[in-house]
Amino acid sequence: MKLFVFDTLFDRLLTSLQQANELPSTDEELGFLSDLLQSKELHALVNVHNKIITNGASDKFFPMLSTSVNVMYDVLEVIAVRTHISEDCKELFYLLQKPHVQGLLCAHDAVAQKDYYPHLPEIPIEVDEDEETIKIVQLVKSNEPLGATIKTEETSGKIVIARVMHGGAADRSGLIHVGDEVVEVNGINVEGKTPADVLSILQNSEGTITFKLVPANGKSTIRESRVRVRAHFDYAAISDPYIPCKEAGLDFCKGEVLHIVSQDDAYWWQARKEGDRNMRAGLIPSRALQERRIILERTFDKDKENGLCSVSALPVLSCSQSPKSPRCISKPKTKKIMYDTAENDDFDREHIATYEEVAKLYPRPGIYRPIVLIGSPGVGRNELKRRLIDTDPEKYKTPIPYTSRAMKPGEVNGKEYFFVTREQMEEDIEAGKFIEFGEYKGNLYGTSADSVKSIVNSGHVCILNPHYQALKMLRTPQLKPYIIYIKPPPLDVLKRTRTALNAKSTFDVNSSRGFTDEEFSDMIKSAERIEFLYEHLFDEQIINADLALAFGQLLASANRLETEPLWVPASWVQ
Ligand SMILES: Nc1ncnc2c1ncn2[C@@H]1O[C@H](COP(=O)(O)OP(=O)(O)OP(=O)(O)O)[C@@H](O)[C@H]1O
Repeated sequence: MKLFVFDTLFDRLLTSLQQANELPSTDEELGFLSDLLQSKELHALVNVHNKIITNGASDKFFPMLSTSVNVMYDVLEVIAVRTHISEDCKELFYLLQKPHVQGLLCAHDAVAQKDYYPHLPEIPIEVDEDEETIKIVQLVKSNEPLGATIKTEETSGKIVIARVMHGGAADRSGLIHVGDEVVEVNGINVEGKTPADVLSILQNSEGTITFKLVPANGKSTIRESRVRVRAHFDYAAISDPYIPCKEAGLDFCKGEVLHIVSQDDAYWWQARKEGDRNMRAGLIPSRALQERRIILERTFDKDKENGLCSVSALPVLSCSQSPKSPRCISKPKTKKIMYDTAENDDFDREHIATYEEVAKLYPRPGIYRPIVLIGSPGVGRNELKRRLIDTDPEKYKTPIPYTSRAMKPGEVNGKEYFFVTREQMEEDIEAGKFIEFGEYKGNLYGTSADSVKSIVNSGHVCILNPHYQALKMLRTPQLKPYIIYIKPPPLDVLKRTRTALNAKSTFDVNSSRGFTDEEFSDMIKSAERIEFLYEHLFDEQIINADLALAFGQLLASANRLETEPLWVPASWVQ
């Protein structure tokens, strides 16, 4: 095989160019040619070309045979009746039947036979002399979407590439860029046509699609952002009337972590599901767009109450609001406390939960994230907490509450409670030192943030079940709590499971009776309200139907916290 060493040919060409004064060319043309011949890019290409040619010439890259699949079948036939002869024979017999081995041999033969699909037709090159730079791109139509959108440019009326989806067919081709003008599709001039016309040309075409494009000015580099977010709403592109291209949409559910690969467009981000092996990105509404929709929806909801809106204008958003649950009435246990702030909890939902930027937090030996159990009164948080502590009381600790009440005979300061004066406690509450506090029978009770910190700092796992209002103070970068929502099962299951285990009502002062039907219903209503207000802060949800199962899930989560990296707000790991 003859190898062309282009570098030396270039040198000769360059030398002769310098002597080419008699050629009927302008200085500009000669200059252009000379620059081209000396350009780094061209030399790099030539290097690649030379390497391929040199390697191609080497024997080691030639296949020994191109029909290995046939050989495999022959071998299988021969040894099928001889597997008893030796273990090796048997092993080979099974090995050759494995789909992966057969697939490998198949691929080998296809490469050996140079049986590459698809076979692209010759590119038609009919470019006018005075035509500007044109690129002709051929793509093979498949089930996969093209991964690009087009639009009519407002000023010029030209059809241009509006968006290229990360990892999609157009992006992978490396040939189609945002801003490229579409001149022809499959030989059909698209001048004066609408994007819908172009779409129908594409839909009706078969085999290959040929685009004639005028490249956009300047290079558009697609660099993937590293941002990950947790979605706080469900999204289905099919029911979104505003998405530029429904097929390009990415559906997701509340709680899923998304990798935002591009935020270039103010309204439509490109994203992939974290861990999804499908490399193609999809369109999702940007934070700004989603916030706008929520505001619109809230306005709509208010108007709807006044009979002002028609349903067809409503953007879809799922959230459920339950009637305000009755305030928690105290019983003579310090954990039952009335919250002065409880009336204000609508405030929390004012914060528009769309996406939260997250990052992975790796477990650190000896520093454990506090486990916070949130749920409606009576749902079983104490029971679950108690069971977890029982598994290893040296490891799991719960903060000792403070009280302003007088110490009773037999009580020890720092055992059941820390006993402090009312003045001291009021001062500390005022200074924001308590994550929760309340008053019962004229005495103050509360849990201080410092007690949580000291459990964490002493290398123990802090487990606590505060009132949901405490979340605001607990969810800080310093404490990094893992928040588990304990959810009641549906009413019939709730009643059945509690009756079966003879559960005691936490609304009864003496804990001497079971829950009433009304208390069960209140538990569910209260749960709905907690979900509405705080769902976006939960790391996990455990449905407390069967107690043993729910506890098993809690124990597994506690173990996972110590061993696995988990998603947390990005600001916690910076
Ligand atoms: N899954 C379950 N099945 C049956 N009984 C349960 C279950 N979970 C908890 N219980 C029982 O329900 C009662 C109330 O549970 P617990 O005291 O843990 O509620 P709580 O959520 O801590 O309530 P509060 O917040 O009002 O103190 C207890 O008797 C407990 O044993």
